[in-house]
Amino acid sequence: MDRIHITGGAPLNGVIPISGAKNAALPLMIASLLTGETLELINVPRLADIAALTRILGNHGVDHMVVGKRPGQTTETGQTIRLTASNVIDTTAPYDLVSTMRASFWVIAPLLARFGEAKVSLPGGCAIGTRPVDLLIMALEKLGAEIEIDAGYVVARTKNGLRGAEIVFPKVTVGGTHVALMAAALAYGTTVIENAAREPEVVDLAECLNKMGAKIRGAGTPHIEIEGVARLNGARHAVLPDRIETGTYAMAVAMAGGDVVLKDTRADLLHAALDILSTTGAEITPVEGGIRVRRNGAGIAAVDVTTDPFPGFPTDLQAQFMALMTLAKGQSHIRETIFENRFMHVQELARLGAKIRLEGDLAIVEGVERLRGAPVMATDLRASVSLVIAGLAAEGETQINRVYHLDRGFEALEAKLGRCGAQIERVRA
Ligand SMILES: CC(=O)N[C@H]1[C@@H](OP(=O)(O)OP(=O)(O)OC[C@H]2O[C@@H](n3ccc(=O)[nH]c3=O)[C@H](O)[C@@H]2O)O[C@H](CO)[C@@H](O)[C@@H]1O
Ligand SMILES: C=C(OP(=O)(O)O)C(=O)O
Repeated sequence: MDRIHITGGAPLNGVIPISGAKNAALPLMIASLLTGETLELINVPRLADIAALTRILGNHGVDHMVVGKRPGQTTETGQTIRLTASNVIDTTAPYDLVSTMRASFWVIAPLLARFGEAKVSLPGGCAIGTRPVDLLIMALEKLGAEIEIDAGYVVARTKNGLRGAEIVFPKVTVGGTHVALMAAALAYGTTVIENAAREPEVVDLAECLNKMGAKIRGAGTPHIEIEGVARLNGARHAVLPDRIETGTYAMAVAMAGGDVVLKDTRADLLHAALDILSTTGAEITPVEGGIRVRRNGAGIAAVDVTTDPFPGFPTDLQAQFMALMTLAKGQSHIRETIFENRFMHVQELARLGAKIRLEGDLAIVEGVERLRGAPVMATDLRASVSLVIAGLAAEGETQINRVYHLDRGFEALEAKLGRCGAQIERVRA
């Protein structure tokens, strides 16, 4: 298995291009199942999760084409893909394909809405908690689906099509909102979603669906209304910038020091995280087409953080922020409210010399003077990248194992950091 070697201590200086968001690209690709016409997606990141979903869609019979590179386009500027689901041959998403990635379960919504049936394996994804799908199933049942669980598969059917309904989510769920949006877009009548997720990726999906002919209002607020239509058409849509990648590199600069422009991204996608970063002492300035992040020799202030659904501080940046706090002056309290088991990075950060104590959903981080490089490994995507950030600031060499987690969500990580002065290389097994 590949490893990443980092020799820490070098500040980061330069420009990092931000890719299209993995968590937007995945539901957008799935939305291609809603129409027989072509959906063209621009700025799709080259990631293992995207490749995995491409295989799943291919298994259903979706035709996938990568549009030729434009002059000057590098491997970090995303790809344009065309997806055409004019000949869906199979409405089953098998275990082997679905078990690696949470989002793949969401194919259940367009398959059910367009073909009246779907059989989808219960999902996998990052090992960060139990991650049930009860609320996704509840939403589909409200829309009139008959659902049973059989041998690890969710089997969904509708005899006379889906019907608009009121869906009230008892807790905010991104996947639940995506599923409800896609299913309701083709349901008969009006659907109202209450307590909808407000994440930018939900807004991106709704905008794309509207380009495809859907009638969705209110995405980005807790109250979304969808007037179902009989059919949807093709469209062209650019995936929004990855706010988690943006925040991750911002935290890397805040920790390792330096001066970096994160380009092709937007500060409004992650205000909560950028505000907190400023409080730690990083200098954050919006610039045209991106964000400039600077930190000079001054120390890192300890700041408390609680993860929350958007617009709050994202759980997908919690591990990276914890890495930063390991070098802060004083004590920081980090509370994880979204997933019950998202502290797998704590014991790995400890290998580098971090002092962190866990009390239920609270991590108490005592800042230390310095971290020292060590071999580490992580069990999920964001935890892995928190170790990269810590490795960049640690003295000596850090070896990160199980790199496939990073490849799920960070496009050209070594190249992007390497060009800013980081000493980072991939050692192929
Ligand atoms: C591919 C993708 O976009 N993944 C993101 C998505 O995951 P995902 O869509 O899986 O996360 P949800 O927003 O659905 O989960 C939020 C909370 O609701 C719970 N829940 C969810 C569904 C359900 O049926 N029942 C239930 O209890 C979950 O266990 C969790 O505690 O949003 C998370 C929260 O921002 C992010 O960390 C993930 O990176
Ligand atoms: C948790 C994540 O992904 P998934 O929902 O696919 O496990 C993530 O992107 O941080």
